[in-house]
Amino acid sequence: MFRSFLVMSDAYLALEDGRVVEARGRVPGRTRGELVFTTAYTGYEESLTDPSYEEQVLTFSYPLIGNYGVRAERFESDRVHPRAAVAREFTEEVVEWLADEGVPAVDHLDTRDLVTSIREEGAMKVGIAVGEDVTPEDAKEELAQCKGMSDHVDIGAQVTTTELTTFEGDGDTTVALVDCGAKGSIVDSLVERGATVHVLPYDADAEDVTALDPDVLFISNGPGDPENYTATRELVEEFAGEVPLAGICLGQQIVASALGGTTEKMAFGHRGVNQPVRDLQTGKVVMTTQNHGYTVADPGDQLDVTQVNVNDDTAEGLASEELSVITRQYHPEAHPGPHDSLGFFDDVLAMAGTEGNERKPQVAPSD
Ligand SMILES: NC(=O)CC[C@H](N)C(=O)O
Repeated sequence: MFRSFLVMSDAYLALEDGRVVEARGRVPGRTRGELVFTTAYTGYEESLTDPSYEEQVLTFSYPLIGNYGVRAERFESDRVHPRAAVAREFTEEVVEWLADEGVPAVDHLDTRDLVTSIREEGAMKVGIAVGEDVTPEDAKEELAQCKGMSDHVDIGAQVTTTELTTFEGDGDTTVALVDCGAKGSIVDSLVERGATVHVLPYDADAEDVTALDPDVLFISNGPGDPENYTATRELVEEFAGEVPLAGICLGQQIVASALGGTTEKMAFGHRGVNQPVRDLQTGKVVMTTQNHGYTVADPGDQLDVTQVNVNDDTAEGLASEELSVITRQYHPEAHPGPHDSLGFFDDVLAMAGTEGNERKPQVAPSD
């Protein structure tokens, strides 16, 4: 439904490469962040509420965003995380949602050109100014104040739970999930399989974890540079070999970094729902959901690469049989995206060695 308070306004995006792009303002405000793009054609509610997009400006390469509405049950967290949203065309419903959330939005610009620039020049800083009287200078001022992703040294504090929260499952496995910005679907995927999940702050210490006596220590996804998560890395160092370890996305990067590996920033990262991943043991390729800008460059001596990205050979899965570790760079929990790799959660619970964790068929849960 058209709401007349949504006055169209001017919008400027000042890019790190020196260009200023004009757009139609949909939600006013001034902001800045790392300009990234996702190729996902559905799942805008899930993407916009994924905490891993904190401090980024999310461009949708799919041209029409919002065509099946906005429903809170599809949210992955309790707020929108990107600093701003960019698309060729947003529907009124998405604009109203972003306005309620105070997140600037722009459309009616050539997003193909923007995506091509990011692919050629890499993820870049952007300053954005949206409003009735804004000028290109306002956007440039925002750009001048924009920090690089790795300079957000305590970004985990912006997205983590501040207190221990427990989600009860009806099985025997206890998971300690370190919340570096966890998507709700990770918790759901574990609880649906019977696990009781204790969600801990990102800076939890060894005592906090020991008090829960978990069967698995699970490191979540989250925003920013994995090297900045010092406390979380220390937890992994402390418990490796003592408690089975799992990780998703940032979680994989932190686990690798803690166990002697290295991470690095990619040129423009992987963001979308059709990234092909090959399992090195079975040779099978599955389509996966991804959202990351860093990657594990070297897994170190203790971890094996078990899965790779078909497009660029980057590490998509790591494991250590000896230490009981399995991690994924992609998002097995989907939301958005394909459910082909939900079996990861069965593997994690099987690794815990507790009773009643039979492998479940990898079918889409009914909504
Ligand atoms: N989804 C995530 O966990 C993202 C991980 C990390 N912040 C990256 O960009 O690589």
